[in-house]
Amino acid sequence: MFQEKLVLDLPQGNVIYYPLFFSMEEADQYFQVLKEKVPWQLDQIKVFGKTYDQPRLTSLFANNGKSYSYSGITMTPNTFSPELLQIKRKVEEMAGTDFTTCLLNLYRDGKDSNGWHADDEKELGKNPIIASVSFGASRYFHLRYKSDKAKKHKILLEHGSLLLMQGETQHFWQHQIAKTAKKVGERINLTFRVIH
Ligand SMILES: O=C(O)CCC(=O)C(=O)O
Ligand SMILES: [Fe+2]
Repeated sequence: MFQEKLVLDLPQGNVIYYPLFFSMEEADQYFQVLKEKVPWQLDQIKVFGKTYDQPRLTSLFANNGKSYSYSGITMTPNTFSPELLQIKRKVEEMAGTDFTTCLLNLYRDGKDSNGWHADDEKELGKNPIIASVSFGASRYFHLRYKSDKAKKHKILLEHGSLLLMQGETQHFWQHQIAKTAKKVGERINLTFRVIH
């Protein structure tokens, strides 16, 4: 069904990209239904005591009721919808892991972004596997080595693709979706995680 996978050659990182993990038709449909049905929210983040709108919309789903906290935000989960369960099952087959939780991001345009971070919250455990699905506009996913920020990689995350990050990746690498001045449409990203 899907094309050849691409294994990124990162020291102390394990990142694999599967373009067209979903067919174009499936990806088109999922984009539409998620855009319409997900309860997208705009969270406030606090930076040095000042409050800002987060530069994207988010939503959380989980099958164990556990909330997820990052950047001073605590999100309470919705229960999985049928289409999210379908996506989850297909991703789980490839990842070889049962996920509890899905964090969704909606990047409305090129001004929306996700700053440098690692997904290293305590509740994700030591070497978390994170499965990231993209629908809609393509955006670059940047990676940089924490202790030598000149070591960088970028990969274009395309409509219907899957990106797996696993092993020690979150200890040694940070990632971001940068703002872009290019005219880009909406993008939906789903990151499946295990929250302990
Ligand atoms: O939008 C993406 O591809 C990345 C999302 C991400 O890094 C996150 O939600 O932790
Ligand atoms: Fe992340």
